[in-house]
Amino acid sequence: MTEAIKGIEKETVPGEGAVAATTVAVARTPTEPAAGRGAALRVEGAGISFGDFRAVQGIDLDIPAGEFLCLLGPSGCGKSTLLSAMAGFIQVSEGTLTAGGAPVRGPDPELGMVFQSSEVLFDWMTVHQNVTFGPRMRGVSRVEQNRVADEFLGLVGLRHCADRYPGQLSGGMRQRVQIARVLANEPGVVLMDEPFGALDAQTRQVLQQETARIWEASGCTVVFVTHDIDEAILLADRVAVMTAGPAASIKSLYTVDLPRPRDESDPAALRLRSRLREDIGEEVRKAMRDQGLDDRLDREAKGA
Ligand SMILES: Nc1ncnc2c1ncn2[C@@H]1O[C@H](COP(=O)(O)OP(=O)(O)OP(=O)(O)O)[C@@H](O)[C@H]1O
Repeated sequence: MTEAIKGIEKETVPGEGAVAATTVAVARTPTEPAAGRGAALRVEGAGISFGDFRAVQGIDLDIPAGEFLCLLGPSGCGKSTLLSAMAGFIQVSEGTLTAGGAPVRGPDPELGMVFQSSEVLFDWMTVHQNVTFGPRMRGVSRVEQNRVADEFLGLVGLRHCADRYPGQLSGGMRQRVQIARVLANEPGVVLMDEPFGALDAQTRQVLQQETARIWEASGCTVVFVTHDIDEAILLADRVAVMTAGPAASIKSLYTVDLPRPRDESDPAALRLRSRLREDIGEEVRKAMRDQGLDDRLDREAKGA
């Protein structure tokens, strides 16, 4: 079923735990990666449990090669859990998860992960050594390592820092090194877990623009977890909104059909932002109700 809402198209899939898919119009066809490097990700009926606790369940996501998908949802709903499963760090307890048609069974250089903290960089290695770590482990020649460092440090604008150590860089520069280190493995899929969450607003804005440019240049598939609705609108081909946990699932899927680079003041972007706020707000309120927090906050507001 498709419901057209001036610039935004909402598609409702009936059935248990009905999933809503909403569409706003797109600039680049997500299935046409710039460099043809991306691998498709397919999640079907996936559930992930920790002991008796079911974090997510019934997750269905078909992410075409080269797509940029943002994952939004209330805090603690299971975004990082789902991303970790995509990275092969944890296994799905039910359903299937494939990358490039093959089941994800564990960590793989094809599946690159960028974490919120740049503490994952090797402090005792130079930027060049950090970025070429993966290729070095694969035994590629020194000439090839230098080519890789040159290409990916160039992509993140840090060629001039090749001989510095992470401790000598700003937080934003370290995040760029982390991104270059992941890209140096030439992964088909890049998974980003709130990569700019710890950065100041200006640095964050610069890195968002760089991420969009790097994604277009590399052609890889990106799954990007964020709390920031504007960040999602700026970057995504599609935005998936998760329900509140436990047993969280995909509530809605929005296809962002706005020209790149994105203009936040575009009326369609503003409409999408208010739809996303409404959608996520509903889940946050649900989570607060489940935790009994809304009553407590009401009482506190009334001075009880
Ligand atoms: N290793 C684990 N063992 C037990 N429970 C876990 C584990 N990892 C995550 N959880 C639980 O799974 C749920 C989802 O956590 P997750 O970190 O994926 O949420 P999130 O949406 O990424 O949260 P946030 O937005 O706050 O970062 C939470 O209830 C969390 O406590």
